[in-house]
Amino acid sequence: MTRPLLQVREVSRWFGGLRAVDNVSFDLHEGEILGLIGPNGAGKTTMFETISGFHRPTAGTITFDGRDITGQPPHRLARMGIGRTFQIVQPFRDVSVLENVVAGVVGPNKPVSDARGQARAVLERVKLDHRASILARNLALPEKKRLEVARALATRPRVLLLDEVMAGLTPAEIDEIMEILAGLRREGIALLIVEHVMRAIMSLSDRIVVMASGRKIAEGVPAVVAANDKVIEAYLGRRNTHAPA
Ligand SMILES: Nc1ncnc2c1ncn2[C@@H]1O[C@H](COP(=O)(O)OP(=O)(O)OP(=O)(O)O)[C@@H](O)[C@H]1O
Repeated sequence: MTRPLLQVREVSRWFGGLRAVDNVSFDLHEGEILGLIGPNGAGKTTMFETISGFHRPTAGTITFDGRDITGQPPHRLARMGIGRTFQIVQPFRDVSVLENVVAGVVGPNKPVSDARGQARAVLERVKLDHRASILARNLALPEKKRLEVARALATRPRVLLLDEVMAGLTPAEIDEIMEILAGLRREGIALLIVEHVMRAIMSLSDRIVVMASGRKIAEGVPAVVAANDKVIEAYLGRRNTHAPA
């Protein structure tokens, strides 16, 4: 296998005495989908925020394309090729869907010729081109989720971090977004997905990392992880409703 695009090495993030992320390591390769799962409070969001630069790790290193990016701020990481979505969808509500994506294509101090054409191409990839001219606030939830992915894609990421983009969607809407994410993998984008929708994560992910109480408790292909005793115990022990099927 090629050198990992993203390497997380012995990363910890503590809040006072609470070890929200405790000595976690994993790799993400080009064109790979890695699922990050675990019961509520496992540390998934904290790990995600640490990789995307919103939290500084208490210890450990994060490398992107062979370069140490530990502690870099989000805007610099975005410019390097690490894109992310937000759990709470937050488009500019009062501008059009297209202009929302144009803002990502252009970015601060980044003039781009034909930004609108590029934004349209991004909207096609998330099957939202037919909604380009309406105000973002008028989109239905599944469309808002796809716009969130489009805004992240507009920055031309090589790694895309997706935070619960399937939450609140119907099974049919989940199928649709799964198809879009599989398409991004075919383009060679590496995806790190934090998600509670087990059906989706199990069928989409090439590999899965499982966290519980801040630690990595398992890693591997979906079928192996789902049968792992520690994983089953971590979910059942917390009476979590999102256990792997
Ligand atoms: N900013 C913060 N300050 C203090 N504690 C925090 C902070 N953010 C998270 N925590 C704590 O860190 C632990 C891990 O939380 P985190 O949100 O990362 O888990 P999670 O796996 O994403 O959970 P969920 O699936 O419920 O979103 C929890 O005990 C949480 O209360």
